[in-house]
Amino acid sequence: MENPQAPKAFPVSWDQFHRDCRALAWRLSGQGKWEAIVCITRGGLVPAAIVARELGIRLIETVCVASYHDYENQGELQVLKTIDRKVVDLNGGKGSGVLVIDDLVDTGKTARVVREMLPEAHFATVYAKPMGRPLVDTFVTEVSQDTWIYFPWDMGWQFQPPIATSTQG
Ligand SMILES: O=P(O)(O)OC[C@H]1O[C@H](OP(=O)(O)OP(=O)(O)O)[C@H](O)[C@@H]1O
Ligand SMILES: Nc1nc2[nH]cnc2c(=O)[nH]1
Ligand SMILES: [Mg+2]
Repeated sequence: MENPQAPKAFPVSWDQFHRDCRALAWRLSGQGKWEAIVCITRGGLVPAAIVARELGIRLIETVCVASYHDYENQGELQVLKTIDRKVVDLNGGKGSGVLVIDDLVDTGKTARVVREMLPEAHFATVYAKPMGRPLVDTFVTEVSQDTWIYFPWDMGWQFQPPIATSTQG
């Protein structure tokens, strides 16, 4: 590799993402029953929809967190919307019976902030990187810390030059 520091790309298609979300739902289905999902927007919206459908959960709440303001660079974490009291207060107010869903955990900063809000909730992501992995109860696929995951909603079709032209000369 030219630059060993360069992030590895892990592009995910819609089909693959749907399959991975279903795999997450299968893993979760063996671990109990949840009354509500709290999805961490925006990345958690699509996996939360798929898991909610598979597990028959209809009470869905959001917590709105933003920290990567330009791609691949984490800035200051902002909580734009907290969790509705009705969901926080379920089963004693600490998150018991609540499933928190995000697309991925990277450094773990986002997960840590949401865990403080609901310490007893079950935290699930589709993908996990090593730094954030200890903060997640259930995930599907681990990728290395120097990998950047490209989600289908961030990508579009593009012409690919033949391999032979890029290796010439
Ligand atoms: O473990 P961390 O280092 O905190 O990174 C993980 C978070 O980063 C991304 O969200 P982002 O803040 O980019 O916002 P988005 O979901 O709206 O894309 C991703 O969806 C996770 O929520
Ligand atoms: N799309 C995307 N967002 C992230 N936010 C933190 N890490 C990642 C990543 O690997 N991919
Ligand atoms: Mg996010």
